[in-house]
Amino acid sequence: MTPQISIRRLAVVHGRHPGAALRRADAGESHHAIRVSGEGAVALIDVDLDIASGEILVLLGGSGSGKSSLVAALAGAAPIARGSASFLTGRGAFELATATPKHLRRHAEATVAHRSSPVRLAPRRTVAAAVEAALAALGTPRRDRAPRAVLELANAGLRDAAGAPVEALGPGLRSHLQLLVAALGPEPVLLLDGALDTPDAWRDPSLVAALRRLRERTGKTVILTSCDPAEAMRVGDRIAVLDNGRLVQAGPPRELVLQPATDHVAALLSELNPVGFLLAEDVMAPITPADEAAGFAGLVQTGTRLVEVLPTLRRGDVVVAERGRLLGKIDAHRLWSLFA
Ligand SMILES: Nc1ncnc2c1ncn2[C@@H]1O[C@H](COP(=O)(O)OP(=O)(O)OP(=O)(O)O)[C@@H](O)[C@H]1O
Repeated sequence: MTPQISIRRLAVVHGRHPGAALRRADAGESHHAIRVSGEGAVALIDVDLDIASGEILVLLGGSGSGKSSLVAALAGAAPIARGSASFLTGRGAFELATATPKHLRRHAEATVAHRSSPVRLAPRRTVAAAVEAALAALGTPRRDRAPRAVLELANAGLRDAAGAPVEALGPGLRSHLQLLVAALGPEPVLLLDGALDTPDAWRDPSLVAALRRLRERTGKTVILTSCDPAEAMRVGDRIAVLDNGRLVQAGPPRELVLQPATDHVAALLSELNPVGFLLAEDVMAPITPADEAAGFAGLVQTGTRLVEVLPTLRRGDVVVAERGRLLGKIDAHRLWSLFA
């Protein structure tokens, strides 16, 4: 698969002497010491990452880890001090590191929607009028705005809220509306860096489902920032963990939990409830002759989420099968000992 976005050895330095700052970072000096010296803030260094078209990628890291700098770099809005970030477009590869200001502007208009602050919604407007206003700002002809708003609201499951004033929406519906407005443009890449103003908005499963439907419908690639591991696990097809400007691991949520690349990743994810994302085969043990004699309470196929196995597990051991072959069993006692 050819990635839509290819990032190689990317470094972003905020400051006037990026070359000198990078030389010091390469020599092993801490980013803090370099910033104090006045040569610049090394926000990202040696980042390698491929992003597929249509994937939902969460950039996960603490404050100052480099999430916003990476998003801004992809939007052509942060200075690339070294390395490359190239986009596969309809007209071939577009390299950000060597692009002229004119081409960067075109990239920002045509390829990426960079939402780096909460999507603004006039409180007195109705929900439908808010969508129409956003369409007007995108240059949609007047006669097309109302029908398009009706369609977008229906797609987003917001049809019943169309006539309500924005200020009357609860936080859940407000987040749905902000997501809809953020994604209205034609750009194939959506960068969500603080676009929703409700804290913990992504804890609502219906918002995650809305984002996935939006991705299926539009084919957009979505890159979000988060400092909450639980949120990242719920939202991302893949998670890229940043620590102090370095990419420490990128992979699907289960992979990060089951095979953390560093102690930092393991510690970051250690507080998560694994029942939500582990699969039956992740926790199975070998089947013994005694198990076979005693029988099983149920049978599940590989790929079944552990959370779906739990009700059967209350009645006894569950066998895990794949294409007619019995691979192992899950027993409740062993399961609890794994999580103890
Ligand atoms: N415009 C800027 N000028 C100077 N330093 C900056 C600038 N933007 C970011 N930095 C520095 O770059 C580093 C990475 O910041 P960045 O905002 O990318 O991290 P972040 O992970 O998004 O953090 P947060 O979650 O707090 O937004 C930090 O040390 C920050 O202070």
